[in-house]
Amino acid sequence: MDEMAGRSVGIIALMERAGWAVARAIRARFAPCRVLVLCGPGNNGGDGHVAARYLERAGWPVQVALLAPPREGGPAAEAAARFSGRRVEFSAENAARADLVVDAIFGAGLDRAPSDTVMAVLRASRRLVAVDLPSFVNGLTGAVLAERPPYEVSVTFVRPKPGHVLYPGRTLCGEVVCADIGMPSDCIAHAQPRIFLNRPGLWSIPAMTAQDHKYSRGVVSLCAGRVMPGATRLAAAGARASGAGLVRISAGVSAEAYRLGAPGLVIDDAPLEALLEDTRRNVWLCGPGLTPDEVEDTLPLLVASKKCVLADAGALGWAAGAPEKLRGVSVITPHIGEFTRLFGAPGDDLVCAVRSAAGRIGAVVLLKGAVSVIAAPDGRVALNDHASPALATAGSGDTLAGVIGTLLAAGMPHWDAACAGAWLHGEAGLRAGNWPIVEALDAHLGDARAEAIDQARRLSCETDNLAVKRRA
Ligand SMILES: NC(=O)C1=CN([C@@H]2O[C@H](COP(=O)(O)OP(=O)(O)OC[C@H]3O[C@@H](n4cnc5c(N)ncnc54)[C@H](OP(=O)(O)O)[C@@H]3O)[C@@H](O)[C@H]2O)[C@@H](O)CC1
Ligand SMILES: [K+]
Repeated sequence: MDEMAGRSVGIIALMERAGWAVARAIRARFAPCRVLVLCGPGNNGGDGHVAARYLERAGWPVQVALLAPPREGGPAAEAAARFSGRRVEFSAENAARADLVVDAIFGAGLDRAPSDTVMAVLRASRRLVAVDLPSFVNGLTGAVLAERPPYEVSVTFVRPKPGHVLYPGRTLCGEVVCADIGMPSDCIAHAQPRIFLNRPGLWSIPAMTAQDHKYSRGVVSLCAGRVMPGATRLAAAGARASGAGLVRISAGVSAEAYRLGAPGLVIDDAPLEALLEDTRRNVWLCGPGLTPDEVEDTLPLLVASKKCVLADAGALGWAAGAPEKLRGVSVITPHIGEFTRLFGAPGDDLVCAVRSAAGRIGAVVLLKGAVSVIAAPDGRVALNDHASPALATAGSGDTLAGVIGTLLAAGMPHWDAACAGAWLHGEAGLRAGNWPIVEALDAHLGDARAEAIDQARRLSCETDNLAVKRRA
């Protein structure tokens, strides 16, 4: 994208707007003070020089400290040449003397841990603003390559990067300001983004219509076990509360116990093989509340009958170390422990790990977390930060499975349903107030769905969903 934009708009023009946006963001947030701009050798440093020029023009006392000279003849060299103000040594003493330090050392080009010298200077700084990202946060992964207290503001351009959204980098960026620097939309489209922020508009959820009936809204079926009825019930309740037309539990010999539960559920005691013949029941949840033996008795049958299957909890434990057993399911929703037992530890690059897991089993993989990562087998990834710590309570994952089941049953494509389910679940968590018990989420799922439908009508996917194209 940068390369194409450079050809069509001119990288110097983009750099000029980027530096101006940094200066503007600083002027909007800080009173005039002594500023030190730390500039690296690449275009991030070029942005820093432009910002320094605009701050100086506005009457601020500005100094620039250069880590290394910019490459001759490049845009950063031109930006450096146009700054005629005071230059000082790149040192911790100079950083400590400044009221505000602007970190324009490395941005998107950061590819290894910064040197001790760089880190000593940043650690000596009292208040920090980042150009694009803090110079030790990997923009593609959010990995943090060195330790340092958080920044107050990070000014990025065009679209936020995964590093602004994913932990742990997210905690260090401070307020993220995303500046429009006039990047032409054809350059953005040309980049064919594969990583998205999870927002309504990336997907759309079916709204209620006057002619709806329970089968058009969709049937969610769940496999139930003998010993952990709570998890199955929570998933069933999540499905009902998010708008499923009908929710049925296949409980076999435990049917009587389940019949004592919520009156709006249909409990089946017929053999699973018989239930699978019902063509109106295409979406099945398998795993919440199931032991490995119960999964063994059910999941292969569901897959063999070509149903749309969401596998969670017990089903993920059943396939630990052998994720290929899950081939044929449509969506899995592991937390980090389940993911690690299935595929191994994901390492620093969650996006890469989840994407490769999705490709490996041919299913959508939703890795649950403070920021959930949702990958499709075709490589698309959504990052869901629409969430609340209120969701970090036992049973919350069962509710999520139920919500996604509803959206699958409503006919949404698998990845869209997983993304939308994560957003609805997050919205319910945000609405549920402080320290809710998991059942309290259900009361907010209907309004969350209405909100998502409303927002999707107003936003288009193009408006704010692009993060960045990953390098090969
Ligand atoms: N997106 C947009 O539209 C626009 C983006 N813009 C801006 O461009 C920025 C990206 O610029 P960029 O590609 O030149 O990379 P940048 O981050 O300056 O660093 C590259 C240099 O750093 C070096 N280096 C890396 N890590 C290192 C380390 N640990 N320790 C030491 N050296 C290290 C690396 O050296 P090398 O690996 O070659 O030895 C190379 O020389 C982007 O963040 C944004 O601010 C705007 O100007 C315009 C519009
Ligand atoms: K930076």
